[in-house]
Amino acid sequence: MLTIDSVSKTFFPHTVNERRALVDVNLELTEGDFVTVIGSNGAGKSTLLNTVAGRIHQDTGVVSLDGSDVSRLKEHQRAAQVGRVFQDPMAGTAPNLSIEENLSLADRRGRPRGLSRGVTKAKRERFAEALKQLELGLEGRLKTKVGLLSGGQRQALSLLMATYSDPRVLLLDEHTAALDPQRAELVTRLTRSVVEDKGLTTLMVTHNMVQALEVGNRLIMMHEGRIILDVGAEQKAQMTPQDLLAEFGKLKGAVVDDKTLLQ
Ligand SMILES: Nc1ncnc2c1ncn2[C@@H]1O[C@H](COP(=O)(O)OP(=O)(O)OP(=O)(O)O)[C@@H](O)[C@H]1O
Repeated sequence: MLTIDSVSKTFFPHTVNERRALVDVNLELTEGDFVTVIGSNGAGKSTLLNTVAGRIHQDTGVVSLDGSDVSRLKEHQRAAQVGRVFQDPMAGTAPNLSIEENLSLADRRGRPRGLSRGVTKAKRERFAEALKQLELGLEGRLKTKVGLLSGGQRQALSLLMATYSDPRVLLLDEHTAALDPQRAELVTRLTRSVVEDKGLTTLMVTHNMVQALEVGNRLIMMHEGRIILDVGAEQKAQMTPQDLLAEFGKLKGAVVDDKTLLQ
């Protein structure tokens, strides 16, 4: 369903700053796969997500969605197929627009321009219904400017917006990392439920080893631009965070984030 075939990306090639961010990466996700992605600093995790989203174009290799090569499509051309939530709660929403205006943008994502911008009564009801699932009381605050929401509320809304139009692939880039533990737990719970309800094919980058093991049906570990470990649901269920840290320990030159070690 999502196929990453021999994808490589080098930043600043042939200079002193050369960085091989992805080295001949192969990854195939089947419909409904929920893959957690871990790795040392600079391993290539964000670059991998960026090549799927079209924010970065790989030097060689092919990214395909549902069998069609999307490698040449720009980010906005993949927007209807790819939903994304970033670490920064400010990144996924427009602070000066109200909750309903933000959801209206999510609703129109990937559709032709020129459609009515107005929020009809029917739409408003659908938005309120969707917001109810977040259990944050936002369904009663449709006219509130998003900039007034807390980080956790904004991130929950970002998740709702990224998944509102049923993307083919959902990309989560450390989307709970900037939240306090309670809010992170809430957003993780919402993530599991929306991914399950909609059967979304998902790639989730995390530094949290516990989260990486508890969430999803598959886990990959990256190091120096390569996927060096790929475990399925059964094996993942047997693993502990210590096992993952031991895997990191085997890697030469792996710099593991403090956040990872603290989990
Ligand atoms: N836009 C860019 N320009 C230049 N170099 C980049 C760019 N994006 C990433 N890199 C480099 O590519 C390598 C992989 O970076 P990437 O951000 O994908 O790693 P990561 O696994 O997401 O790391 P982290 O966990 O630290 O966020 C690093 O050496 C990084 O410095």
